[in-house]
Amino acid sequence: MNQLLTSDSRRPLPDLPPLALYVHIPWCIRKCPYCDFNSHKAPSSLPEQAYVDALLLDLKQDLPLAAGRPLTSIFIGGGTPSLFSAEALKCLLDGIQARIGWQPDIEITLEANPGTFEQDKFSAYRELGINRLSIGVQSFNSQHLQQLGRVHDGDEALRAAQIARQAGFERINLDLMHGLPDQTPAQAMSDLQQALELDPGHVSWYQLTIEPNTVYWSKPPQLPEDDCLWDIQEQGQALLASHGYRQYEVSAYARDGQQARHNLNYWQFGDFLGIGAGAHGKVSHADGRIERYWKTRQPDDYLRDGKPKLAGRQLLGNDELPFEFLMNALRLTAGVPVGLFAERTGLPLEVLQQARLQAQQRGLLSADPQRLAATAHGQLFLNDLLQMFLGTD
Ligand SMILES: C[S@@+](CC[C@H](N)C(=O)[O-])C[C@H]1O[C@@H](n2cnc3c(N)ncnc32)[C@H](O)[C@@H]1O
Ligand SMILES: C[S@@+](CC[C@H](N)C(=O)[O-])C[C@H]1O[C@@H](n2cnc3c(N)ncnc32)[C@H](O)[C@@H]1O
Ligand code: SF4
Repeated sequence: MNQLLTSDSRRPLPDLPPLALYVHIPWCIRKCPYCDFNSHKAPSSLPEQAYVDALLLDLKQDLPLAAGRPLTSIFIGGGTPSLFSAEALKCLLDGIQARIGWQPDIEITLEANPGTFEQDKFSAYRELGINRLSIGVQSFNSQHLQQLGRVHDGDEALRAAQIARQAGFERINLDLMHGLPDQTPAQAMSDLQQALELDPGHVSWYQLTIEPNTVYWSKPPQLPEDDCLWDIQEQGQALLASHGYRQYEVSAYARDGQQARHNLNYWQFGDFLGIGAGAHGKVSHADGRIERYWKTRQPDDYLRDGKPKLAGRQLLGNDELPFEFLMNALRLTAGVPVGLFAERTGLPLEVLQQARLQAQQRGLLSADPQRLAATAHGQLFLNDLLQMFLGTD
């Protein structure tokens, strides 16, 4: 692992993949008990300008990695980026555009929490060129929202989606979670139904997971039984499909033309720069080297003048690449064309051959010679399927 040399089997990459940019804003009003993302309770006065300055310095330091390529998407995530004023985000976007080109049809997503404080800013965000809003609804059930430690209620979530539309957002994603403490299938369907009534183009429907280093990990809530989770999953998929939302990834459902470009680029093993506290990036070099890197996690450290923002980097070895590629690609319901493997990793498809055959024989991987895709059964056992490709090189 962590090989620093490329071996003979790796070819240079003549066509570098699309390049995206992830920007991390690490603060929230308060920390939710289930959340293990790099988010911290916001100080009473947010150091907006200092943070934007740090982000732009961070980007400047990353520029050699971009090798002059234009950005295809920007995702401003968190934490809660909608805590930031439109002025601060304007300064950020202007600064990004001055340092790195972007494609005319770039997708720019901002994650927003549905509180009233944020809704007032939606119009101004749209005017800045932000053209996709991802709203963290989670549930419309006030009791569940309270249990999840959320600061908004169901009505605010409804209003947020309406205001986003009035502000001119044509690409709206609603994040919802299911499998909530003591949730029944009927309650989960009611959440989905209410989301669908708002007619978003995209729905991310995540099953609640209990992550280490969270309050829920140390004090686990009563989660629904496996049978119940299964019913929720089946009913939810059917409901989304009947409303014209096509599942294209484990948790992502979209109307035609509304798939998230930024996330698709991750799943297709594209490149992305990552700026901001704890952000990570992945870039390919023309000589075939592919590296991952990550930034200082603690906001105070990240903000400290003169301190490098980069916390670590690692070249991906030939033994890691098949797993890394498939860990992303097999999340996609339709998988990817076989040719993408060599195009993105520089490795010949033959390195997958043995594991691919075995996975096909076990019914986990599609037998289609043109695609690398999990079968419906394989989607349910994605971890087992991926394990079969560990150490292939
Ligand atoms: C990192 S959060 C940022 C968005 C925003 N701060 C919010 O919470 O509304 C992105 C999404 O991840 C999902 N998420 C976070 N923790 C999760 C968990 N433990 N299990 C499942 N989904 C989770 C939530 O749906 C959330 O909207
Ligand atoms: C869980 S996803 C939610 C996406 C949303 N469902 C959508 O369709 O737009 C987004 C979260 O993943 C995390 N994330 C994504 N890309 C990242 C990166 N490059 N570095 C660090 N965190 C990242 C951030 O916490 C971000 O809030
Ligand atoms: S608001 Fe979002 S990012 Fe912040 S703690 Fe809650 S789930 Fe995590």
